[in-house]
Amino acid sequence: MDMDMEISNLWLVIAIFFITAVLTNIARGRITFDPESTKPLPPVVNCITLIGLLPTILKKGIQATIHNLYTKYGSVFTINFFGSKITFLIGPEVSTHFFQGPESKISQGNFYEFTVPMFGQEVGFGVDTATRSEQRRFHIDALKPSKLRIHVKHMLQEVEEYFAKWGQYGVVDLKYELDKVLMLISGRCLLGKEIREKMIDEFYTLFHEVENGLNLVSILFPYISIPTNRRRDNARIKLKEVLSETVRSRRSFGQFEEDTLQKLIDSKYKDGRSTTEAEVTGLIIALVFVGKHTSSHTSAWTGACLLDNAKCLEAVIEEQKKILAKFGDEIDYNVLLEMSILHGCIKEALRLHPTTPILVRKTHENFTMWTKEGSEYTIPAGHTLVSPTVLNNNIPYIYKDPEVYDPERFGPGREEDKVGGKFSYTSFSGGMHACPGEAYSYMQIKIILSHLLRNFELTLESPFPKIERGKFSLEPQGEVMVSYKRRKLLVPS
Ligand code: HEM
Repeated sequence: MDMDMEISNLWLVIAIFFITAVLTNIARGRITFDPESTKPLPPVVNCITLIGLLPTILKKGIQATIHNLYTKYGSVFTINFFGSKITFLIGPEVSTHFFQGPESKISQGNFYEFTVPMFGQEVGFGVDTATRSEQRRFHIDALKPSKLRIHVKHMLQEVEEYFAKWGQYGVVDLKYELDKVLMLISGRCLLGKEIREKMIDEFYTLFHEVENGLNLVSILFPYISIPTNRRRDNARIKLKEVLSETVRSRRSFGQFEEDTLQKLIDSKYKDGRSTTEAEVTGLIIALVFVGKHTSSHTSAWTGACLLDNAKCLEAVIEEQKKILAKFGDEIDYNVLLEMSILHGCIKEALRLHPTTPILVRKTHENFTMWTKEGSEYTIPAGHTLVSPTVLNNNIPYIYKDPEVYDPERFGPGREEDKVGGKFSYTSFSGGMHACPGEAYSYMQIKIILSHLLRNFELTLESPFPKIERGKFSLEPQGEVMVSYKRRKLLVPS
């Protein structure tokens, strides 16, 4: 992985969480330790050690530095950052508490509070834990694989219409093109036909202003009056108006549509209460937000990895030929499930380029745990827990030659992600907060990429992308220029 990128991106992400952790501790007083605990605390990396590590950080990058600490201290260690205790849990053996601990003991804390002005006070981190967990259920229900079949035809239609506009041959920025088509898919499948047909561009212009709330200053100080925050707030008010109007209209005319917006409109709390217009608005904006950049970056990385790797490209093309021979041109949900080689290629791109490089939680009660190395530690209440996906996905005793793009590692006979244990592959998180959009995102990415593979001969014209600096998510840097020539895949006789 590119070292310069690591410094800028991971510093940004870690800085956000470290500073949030420090501010939280200042606000809440001293961290409480369990006086009765008889188990030792994890090894501590103090500020002096951290300062000593600065040359390594600057020279080799933050990922390499955490890797060094992991080699030196083992799978569990605590960084003491000006009084804030940040405990790293690295590898599947020590990740169970992180992913499966009950919300009352280990939660997402207030790390995501910056999303409140983006999605509204009525949802997510703007509401109490019980309501939030019901709203999480609405998302999970709306994105259940059984509810996704209906989207295939809409996704296919968007993809076919979009790429029909390409010429016989040409050169495009694949990253831009994928982002655009994904935006149209979300418009149709998540937001619904009213927005898709009448105001998709306007929606995304406003949405982009809301998305800009994801910068360092706005994350740390979501409510201060700076131009980005004001633009974000104005845009959200307008989005709320538009979406509320759609919800109101559907409810008053008893109209039913096959989209995710409808599922949220029809969701009910345990006490029988229906979702309000403001709640539906916030929940759908949150879905578009979490779903858009993740799928966009993942599809661009997959495209670049495939076009940079002749063997993998040939394998996915051969798979498409076999599927065409078996099912003809028609693609439905079951045909998508047959695309296991393409699935592995997407999964492998995401292993190397996770969209969320680190996951963070807060402990509210002491707990004890065994490390991979055989030590037992107490992790005290108040610690910030970090599960670094970028490291978890690259552990050499789990993933053979982890730096190599090798989709076959997930295939029969190897299944490295399973052999390593439940939490070996955490690009979609796991346990309590596992991404409910995983099946949806594979579906849309497979529909786009299989269409491209079947209808175009593609060549990567720009160098293999580096990772964009200073962004929260690990996205490909700059343009990913690709030349294309129309073709029809020949089906083997
Ligand atoms: C390649 C695509 C995607 C990746 C890599 C991804 C990754 C993730 C990760 C890592 C988390 C968990 C964060 C944490 O544990 O703190 C998450 C949560 C979530 N994702 Fe995704 N995601 C993707 C696509 C989507 C899509 C398309 C949707 C919806 C349409 C979606 C909806 C959600 C929701 C609602 C949550 C919050 C779950 C919760 O807090 O319980 N994701 N995603």
